[in-house]
Formats: sequence, C-alpha cells, structure tokens
Amino acid sequence: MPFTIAIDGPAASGKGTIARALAQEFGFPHLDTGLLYRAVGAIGGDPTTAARGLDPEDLLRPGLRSAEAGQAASRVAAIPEVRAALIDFQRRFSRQEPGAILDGRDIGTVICPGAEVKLYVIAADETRAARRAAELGADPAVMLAELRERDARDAARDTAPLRAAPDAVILDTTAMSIDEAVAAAAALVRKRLERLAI
Ligand SMILES: Nc1ncnc2c1ncn2[C@@H]1O[C@H](COP(=O)(O)OP(=O)(O)OP(=O)(O)O)[C@@H](O)[C@H]1O
Ligand SMILES: Nc1ccn([C@@H]2O[C@H](COP(=O)(O)O)[C@@H](O)[C@H]2O)c(=O)n1
Repeated sequence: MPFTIAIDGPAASGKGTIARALAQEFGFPHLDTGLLYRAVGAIGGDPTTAARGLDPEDLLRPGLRSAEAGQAASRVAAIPEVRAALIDFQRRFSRQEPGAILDGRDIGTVICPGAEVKLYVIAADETRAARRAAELGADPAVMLAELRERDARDAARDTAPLRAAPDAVILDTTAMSIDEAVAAAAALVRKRLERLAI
C-alpha cells in the first residue's frame, strides 16, 4: 500500500516548502497540484478544454508563479468540469509506491481522503503576505489583498472548497521558522510510519 501525504491550506501558508522538504527527507515524489490549475488558467481559451488536454510540458510555462497566474488559477479552479478533468492524474500520482506527497486545497478532502498523513498548514494573513511579498519582490499590502481574495474564492466555491479534512492535523507556522515547520511535519510523518510499522 502506498503511503500518501496530503498537505492542504490557504495560499502561501508554506505547503510547498514543507512538501518539498518531506519529499527530500522521505524520498517520495511530490506533486504541487496548484501548478495544474495555474497552467490551465495560463493556457487561456476554454478552461475545461485546457484541463482535459493538459500536458506535463504545460507545467513548465514561464510566469506560473506570479500573483496574476494565481488569480487566474483560482478562477478556473471553481469550474467543476475543470476539477473533474484533473482528478485521475492526481490520484494516479498519489498511488505510487512507496509513497507520494501532494499539496493543494482538496487533497485530504477529495483527491486522497484515505491519505495516511493529512496536514492543514496555516499562518496569519499578514505573515503569509509578508513571506510572499519577500519571495516575489512585491508590496505586502498588495499581496495581502491578493491572498485574501483568492482564499475567499477558494473557500466559497461549491466543488472541493478550501477546508481542512476533519482528520487533518492543523500546523500553524506563523511563529515558526521553515526548519521548525518542516521538523514538526516530519515528526508527524515518522510517527505515522512507525505506527504502521513501515
Ligand atoms: N515557516 C516559514 N517561515 C518563513 N518563511 C516561510 C515559512 N514557510 C514558507 N515560507 C516562505 O513563504 C513563501 C510561501 O511558501 P510556499 O510557497 O511554501 O507556500 P504555499 O502554501 O505552497 O503557497 P501557494 O499556495 O501559493 O502554493 C515562500 O517564499 C517560502 O519560502
Ligand atoms: N488542489 C488544488 C490546488 C490549487 N487550487 C487552486 O489553484 C490556485 C493556485 O494554487 P497554489 O497552490 O499554486 O497557490 C489556488 O488558489 C486554488 O484556487 C485548487 O483549487 N485545488
């Protein structure tokens, strides 16, 4: 049985940072599912057609990490047909042996409800905005508005809204360094691996 680690949470909470570090430490492949939606938004035209025809090359498009690409992603992510078109790819990725790590918004709730580890990563809005502003060289106030707009849209949509799975462990990284957040997540994974005697 593959060991799946599901990491969800609002924008810029540190999901990807933790997922990449766990991938290194435990040797599991990692899928940043936000990139799928960013690519669909960037392709343009009919979003459902873009999602159905998504190619791994599309994930390498320049500019996908920008705030504009994040907003476009959040808009197409609210379309049920777009989400449906991306489910199989994510589930196939999650079933790899010996395990896989996926981060996004609906991994623990919809894509991998049986995941062995579910983390829901949060941080104060202002902290997330400051971190993202530093990363992109942008204005923290503009980032704060951008993150809040995106989170509100992601949480309000009918299909697979942003929310913690009932059995997810909430990790608040507001007062944590990257190393501290990664250590907390890794400790949880180790505990679960030990309990399953893997
Ligand atoms: N605990 C932390 N302390 C300081 N900076 C952090 C911490 N965690 C993440 N960061 C930084 O915050 C920024 C956002 O982190 P990251 O990209 O991991 O978030 P994310 O949740 O994956 O974002 P997105 O939702 O946009 O995919 C990055 O610049 C990262 O280096
Ligand atoms: N599982 C997911 C992942 C992402 N989204 C949407 O994509 C946007 C961009 O995601 P990032 O993680 O790269 O910031 C995000 O705001 C969501 O709208 C999603 O719906 N489900």
